[in-house]
Formats: sequence, C-alpha cells, structure tokens
Amino acid sequence: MPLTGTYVPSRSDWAREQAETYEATGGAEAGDLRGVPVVVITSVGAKTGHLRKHPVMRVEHEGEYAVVASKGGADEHPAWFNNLVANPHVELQDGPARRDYDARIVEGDERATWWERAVAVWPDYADYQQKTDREIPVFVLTPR
Ligand SMILES: C[C@H](OP(=O)(O)OC[C@@H](O)[C@@H](O)[C@@H](O)Cn1c2nc(=O)[nH]c(=O)c-2cc2ccc(O)cc21)C(=O)N[C@@H](CCC(=O)N[C@@H](CCC(=O)O)C(=O)O)C(=O)O
Repeated sequence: MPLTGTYVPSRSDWAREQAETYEATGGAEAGDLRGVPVVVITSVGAKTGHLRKHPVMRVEHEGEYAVVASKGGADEHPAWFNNLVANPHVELQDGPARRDYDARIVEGDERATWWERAVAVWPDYADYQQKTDREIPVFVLTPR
C-alpha cells in the first residue's frame, strides 16, 4: 500500500533536485552520485506526518537494502533518521521500481555485515565515520 500524504521538499537543494529528477525519470536521470547508483527513500515525517524524500547510496543484497544515516559524517543524525524510527513503513525507488519496505536499525554482527557492504559500494562512509564520534546508524529495509 503506497504511502499517502503531502510531499514537502527537503531544504537541501541538491538532495531535493536529485530526488525529484530521479523520481520523474524512473532513475534514468540523476541516478548516481559520482558514478555510484543511488536510490530514493520516501518517509513519513516524525513531526509533520508529511512525505519526505531523500536519496541515499544504493546498497542492496538479495532484495533488502541498507540505508546509512551518515549525513556526511555530521555529529547529528539526518532528520529523516527520526522518520524511519517513528514510521518504519517507507517506500524505496530503485530505478523505475518503487516498492514498500519496513525499516529497522541493525546492530552487532548484522550491522557489521551491512556496514561492510555499504563501504564496498561507497568508501566515503568509512571516512564519514572517522569524522564523528556518533555511531552512524544503519537501517535495513525489508520488502513488505
Ligand atoms: C536538509 C534536511 O535533510 P535531512 O533529513 O537532515 O537529510 C540530510 C541528508 O541525509 C539528505 O539530504 C540525504 O539525501 C543526503 N544524501 C545522503 N545522506 C545520507 O545520510 N546517506 C547517504 O547515503 C546519502 C546519499 C546521497 C546521495 C545523493 C544525494 O543527493 C544525497 C544523499 C531537511 O530536509 N530537513 C527538513 C526536515 C526533514 C524532515 O524529515 N522532517 C521531519 C521531522 C524530522 C525530525 O524529527 O527532526 C518531519 O517532516 O516531520 C527541514 O529542516 O525542514
């Protein structure tokens, strides 16, 4: 059941433009960041209940996806972190395919496995983690 509600664009112009172009073209345009594929997550705002869209790097394994709340190594989580905690039902668009998923934070060995997969796709994640004492959260999205 697709998410319904009012879409409110991100304050981050580059992320907003990438999300909107990606969605409008089924990933044919704005599909990558420095040549590495991205996917677009739609989440329900933890405070507003509005729909929020945020591109993240594509980290996929056997139909599940990792979503890394890195925010470039900032000391605070991205705002959308709170959305996935409060409202785990999200949509993920991978190219033209758009599906519903349940998001959960992973810890311990499971987190280590997914973190390794994420860094293999986007090595900058390791640099982001060096930049902050915050443990960068990893969500795993499982198809509903
Ligand atoms: C700028 C800010 O965005 P943010 O949710 O903090 O997310 C920051 C970034 O993570 C986000 O821009 C990502 O898309 C950036 N980003 C990546 N960010 C990552 O964290 N990981 C990635 O792998 C990643 C890849 C990526 C690839 C391409 C690209 O264009 C951007 C990429 C924002 O839009 N804030 C809104 C609030 C958004 C929101 O979700 N509000 C919630 C409340 C949230 C709360 O409780 O605080 C609500 O509406 O209820 C505002 O201030 O109005």
